[in-house]
Amino acid sequence: MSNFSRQIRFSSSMIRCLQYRISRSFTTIEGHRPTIVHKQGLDILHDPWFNKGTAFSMTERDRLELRGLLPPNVMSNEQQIDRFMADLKRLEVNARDGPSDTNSLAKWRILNRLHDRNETMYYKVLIAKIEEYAPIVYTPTVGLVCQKYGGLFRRPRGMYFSAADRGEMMSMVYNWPAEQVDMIVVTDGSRILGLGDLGVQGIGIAIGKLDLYVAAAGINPQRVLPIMIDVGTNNEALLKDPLYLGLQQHRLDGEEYLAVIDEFMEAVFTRWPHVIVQFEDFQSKWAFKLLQRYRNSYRMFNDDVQGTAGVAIAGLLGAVRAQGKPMIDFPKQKIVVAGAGSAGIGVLNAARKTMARMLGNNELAYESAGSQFWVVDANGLITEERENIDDDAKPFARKTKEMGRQGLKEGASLVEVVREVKPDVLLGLSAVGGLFSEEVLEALKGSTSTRPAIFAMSNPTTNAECTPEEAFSIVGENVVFASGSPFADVDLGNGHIGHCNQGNNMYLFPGIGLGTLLSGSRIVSDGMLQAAAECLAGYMTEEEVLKGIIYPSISSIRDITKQVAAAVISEAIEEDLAEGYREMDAREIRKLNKDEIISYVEDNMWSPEYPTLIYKND
Ligand SMILES: NC(=O)C1=CN([C@@H]2O[C@H](COP(=O)(O)OP(=O)(O)OC[C@H]3O[C@@H](n4cnc5c(N)ncnc54)[C@H](O)[C@@H]3O)[C@@H](O)[C@H]2O)C=CC1
Ligand SMILES: CC(=O)C(=O)O
Ligand SMILES: [Mg+2]
Repeated sequence: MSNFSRQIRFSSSMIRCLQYRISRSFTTIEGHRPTIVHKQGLDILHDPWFNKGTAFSMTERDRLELRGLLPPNVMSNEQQIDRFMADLKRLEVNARDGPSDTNSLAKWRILNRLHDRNETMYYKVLIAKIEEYAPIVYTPTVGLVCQKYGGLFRRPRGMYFSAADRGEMMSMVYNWPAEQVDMIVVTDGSRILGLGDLGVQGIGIAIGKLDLYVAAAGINPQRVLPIMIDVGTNNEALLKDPLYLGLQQHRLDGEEYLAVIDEFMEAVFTRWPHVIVQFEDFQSKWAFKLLQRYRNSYRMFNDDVQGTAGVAIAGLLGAVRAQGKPMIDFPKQKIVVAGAGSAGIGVLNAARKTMARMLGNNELAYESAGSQFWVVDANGLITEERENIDDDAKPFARKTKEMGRQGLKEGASLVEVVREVKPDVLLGLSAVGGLFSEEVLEALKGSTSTRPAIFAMSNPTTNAECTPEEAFSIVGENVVFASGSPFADVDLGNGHIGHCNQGNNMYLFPGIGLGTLLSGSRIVSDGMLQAAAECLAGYMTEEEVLKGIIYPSISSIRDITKQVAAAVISEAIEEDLAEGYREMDAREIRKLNKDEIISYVEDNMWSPEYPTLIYKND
């Protein structure tokens, strides 16, 4: 694609998203099809995929031999939810699990029990109250859940492949009951949010991400599969814990590690050739290597590297617009990034490419874009003088010569860098809570921007580089603020609100997965990821960004995901990658216009409605 057409497409895909947002509402047909089941009686009541609990009608109770197994009053779905919510609200007041976050953990337990009993109702509650419960099933509470997983574990969910299963994975994969799996989220537990190596307990993050796939993307919950690959742990506390559920050995490394992941990939793609595998929370050391190893041969992507990058780009472009400038001014922004791990480097690469595209998409543009970034890691500012510099960070090392001019040197502290650079944007993906200290934020007051932006993107809440209160009170009421985990908006007095945006990859990964699935593309291309990011960037109206609202509310996540999926499909078609999905074959999908693509996405989004169940004995 030429630079010119890329530029045009850049803005037209944003406008498209905005138009869809205004003009469409969604309907779905998935829920109206009857479902054939091969079990009856108690077996149905104990199966969360089919169970409707007290909502089974009398005719269904007869048909499925449920008469007498349930209390006689047939409840509507609304009554069921009212009863559940009354219980949830009462228990959350009484439950006390420990000194911190007692209510959120209690809520997670109650929701998890519902998930075990009746999946349809679970997702109905989650979708209806996504703003309230995303922070429970996802960040921040999911972090606490992973930390305490040993004690919380009751019924298994998902699959576990371990280093002890080498040579067996190809047959093990057939132990999963679903014939079709659309989406796998896999982790090796080595870097769960910003909480480090949690070993086998990291399965919680795969479960949480897939909850969003169902709630936001409408992936059928019977076709999602959370997976934990247990190659050991280097967490000494877990290695010593007699109650730890995983392998008590140090992590495999090198070729041994790769052999396990290779075997896993071969096994899942053999059984489900069309599945999409999202890699989640792999330590940076392996995140990039595995992405390079698999991305051209399997339908996979790394959410921390690629999903985060897209969300950050959308937010960075929003921050430019919030200054009252056109997006094309993005290449002039000075950006300080704290953190050079999988997430930080992913964002840096994508931001540099986006700037380069805007500057003409040639080598010179790419070089020049590189000079807009200053990267600080645990050892301070990264320059050419850094010894044993990581290959992925190398392209962002500052040149020694110009550092002298700027009064900075190798290893300069974050506060020194902010003081000298006077950046437009300070972005944290360091996993260090409070890194944007008072001193750093004071230094940011010297920013040359009329409206500096602070992205405290590390998770969970305690790892946020600063809070919105700190940002607004120290740097000024005019700042644009985003955090990885949710915070409440800040009341600035006199009717002014300091908006706290949630800059989290949850706004993109569900749409990337859904769009890839429905396009039938064999890979997740850079263009598809770029289209997703552009769509999110274009989702916000001018009025919103000028108020400092650069990301949408989570309450519209289902709509955003639909738009993002449509943008991904359009790009897959444009790149000639779309092979179609189910009855929509490669030829048909290419004929779809923009509105038809949106309808196609809508029609394939699962909604939590009880289907009519028909019993068949075979
Ligand atoms: N908001 C979002 O959507 C996402 C947020 N994240 C968060 O980003 C964080 C980092 O994730 P990864 O990059 O995978 O982790 P990582 O462990 O690979 O990287 C952390 C980086 O921070 C640097 N660092 C450590 N101490 C520092 C300090 N004092 N000053 C400056 N830099 C310092 C390290 O040197 C390293 O480069 C995690 O908290 C994670 O939850 C990750 C993905 C998405
Ligand atoms: C949000 C996310 O993927 C992370 O913090 O790792
Ligand atoms: Mg992650």
